[in-house]
Amino acid sequence: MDKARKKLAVVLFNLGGPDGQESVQPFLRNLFRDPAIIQAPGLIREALAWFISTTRAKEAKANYAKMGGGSPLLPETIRQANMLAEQLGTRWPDHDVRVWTAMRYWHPFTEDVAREVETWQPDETVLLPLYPQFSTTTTGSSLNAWRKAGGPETRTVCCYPVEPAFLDAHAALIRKSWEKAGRPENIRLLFSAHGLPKKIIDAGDPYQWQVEKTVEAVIRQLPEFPDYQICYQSRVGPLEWIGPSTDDAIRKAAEDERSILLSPIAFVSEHVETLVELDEEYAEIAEELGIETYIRVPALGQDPVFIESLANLVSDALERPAGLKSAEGERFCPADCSGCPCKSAV
Ligand SMILES: C=CC1=C(C)c2cc3[nH]c(cc4nc(cc5[nH]c(cc1n2)c(C)c5CCC(=O)O)C(CCC(=O)O)=C4C)c(C)c3C=C
Ligand SMILES: [Fe+2]
Ligand SMILES: [Fe+2]
Repeated sequence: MDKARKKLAVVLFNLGGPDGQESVQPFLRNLFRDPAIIQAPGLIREALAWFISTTRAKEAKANYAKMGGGSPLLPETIRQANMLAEQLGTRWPDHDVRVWTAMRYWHPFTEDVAREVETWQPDETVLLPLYPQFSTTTTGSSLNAWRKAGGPETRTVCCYPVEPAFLDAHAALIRKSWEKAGRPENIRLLFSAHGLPKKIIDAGDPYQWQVEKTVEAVIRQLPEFPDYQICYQSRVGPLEWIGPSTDDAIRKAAEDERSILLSPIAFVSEHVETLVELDEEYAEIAEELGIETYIRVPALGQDPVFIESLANLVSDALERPAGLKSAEGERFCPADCSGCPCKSAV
């Protein structure tokens, strides 16, 4: 191999999902034993994780069965990784580029990928979460797992709630979905994001604030939709979650006699929360309430403009002064994202 060529490793972080019915319960257990998800002392958390994963497994298995038994998240993320590798190969022709996928709660586990990347001995390792908005429960948790496993890290993208190509991709997909449905009138545009327990936000997690920043910036490109609302889906457990919930927002739209155009603004791929929760459960609620039109905008997936935005983030990270893990005043990180790792840049 040409010695002058630099090795560039890019690591995409995501949540992961079970690859079959038998892995649903252990996947859920991994999720609930994460201290970033349940803030309880070790043994209590372990017991809760076992209890919640066991009781939740039946319903979760039925949901994954609707998608062929397991989650499509990994194959979809691998397709995104391949497209990104191709783009980066063109942008950085003097680098050997490899893009890895590191999942938090199922294979390929973050800890295993950390060892693989370390063995490859990259000159640069860019950590890139597939969560545009930073949360301690998602990106924060993945970064902790990576660092604990001793994974290499030279540059880290904390978040990109207002990266221009990311915003363009969302706006174009929303407009395209509406046009494809025959431009129905009387639309309320719902931006549905995965929710979080309120106490996590109260403790300084910037996720909700960053979701709002994304929506403000996307809606600026969509003057044809003056009626819009942010709402939060996928509530789990007895705690109070941030709201309004997506199902309440759908009820309100029915009361106000509006049709719905729903964009999954915090997800970048299709999985159980979009294909089952949005396309089946919420579509059914909308139908029962007599909502005339319910259109679900696809997740960004393999949208070329979204892949371009990921490539922009990697290029931007590489062009920062060397040694900076995550830039102070990062270009795509809004200025006051307390709790986000850009605040403790080295
Ligand atoms: C923005 C992304 C996400 C946040 C924030 C998040 C927080 C969070 N999630 C749970 C519990 C569950 N999440 C589950 C699935 C799931 N969650 C995300 C993303 C975020 N989660 C994704 C992409 C997926 C899909 C994975 C897949 O299988 O394809 C699940 C499993 C499904 C189910 O049983 O409903 C659980 C459980 C909590 C508790 C939480 C914050 C505290
Ligand atoms: Fe989740
Ligand atoms: Fe930040």
